[in-house]
Amino acid sequence: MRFDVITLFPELVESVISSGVTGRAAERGIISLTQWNPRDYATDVHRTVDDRPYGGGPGMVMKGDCLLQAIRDARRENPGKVVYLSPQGAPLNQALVTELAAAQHLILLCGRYEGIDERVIALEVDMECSIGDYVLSGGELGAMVLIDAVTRLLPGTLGHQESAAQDSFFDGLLDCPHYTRPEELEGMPLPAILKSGNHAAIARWRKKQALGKTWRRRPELLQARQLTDSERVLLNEYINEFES
Ligand SMILES: CN(C)c1ccccc1CNc1ccc(C(N)=O)cn1
Repeated sequence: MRFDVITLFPELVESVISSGVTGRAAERGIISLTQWNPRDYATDVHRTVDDRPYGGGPGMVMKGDCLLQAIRDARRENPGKVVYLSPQGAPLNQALVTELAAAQHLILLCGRYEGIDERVIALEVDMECSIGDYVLSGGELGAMVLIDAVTRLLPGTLGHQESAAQDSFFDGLLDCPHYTRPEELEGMPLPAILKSGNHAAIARWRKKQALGKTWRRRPELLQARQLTDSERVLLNEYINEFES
């Protein structure tokens, strides 16, 4: 997948492919990252990319002219959707990440200051996404989150083990607890089931823990995800133990 990012801080976004799983995916050619800096399109001597808001008010707004030129240059090489990272966007959840991973190309638009001229959104933005209900200094961190989450779903990014772990994790539930050596850590024991070697019982225990944790911490996720009969049995077992 080709990512084109429109940003005033390309060095910030670059770091998402400089290490780890996403860095490896870039080395393997599974993803590519091209950056377009609106400041390169500014023609005045001060290379201005922002200006005061019409109607008054604090802060500055990113000017539309440089942004539009950068987006259109990116579109020439990347026919993908233009995704604008903003607090006003659709929540970026695993479902949306999965949908975005099906695209071959994405153009990510990162705002700074108080945002961008609304007419850029009307003219060139296909989708607005938010990584959460909080205000950041720019859209770059959102772009990096999106690149990471989408890249993990692309074939070849995760090895077999890692992708199996990824699959077991989400599927709409919170993760089960994880343990590794030493068996006893600062007097804290290991749940005995995990040393039983009974893989069916271990899988059942893990699913029960995932269901129980989701029930305790994020009950709304359980509403969204219909439980199978066997999951319902497990959750009821957990609740009975939890409340006993
Ligand atoms: C400066 N602001 C507030 C702004 C306003 C409008 C657009 C972009 C920005 C850049 N900041 C962002 C971007 C995304 C998110 C998010 N939740 O995905 C949070 N903040």
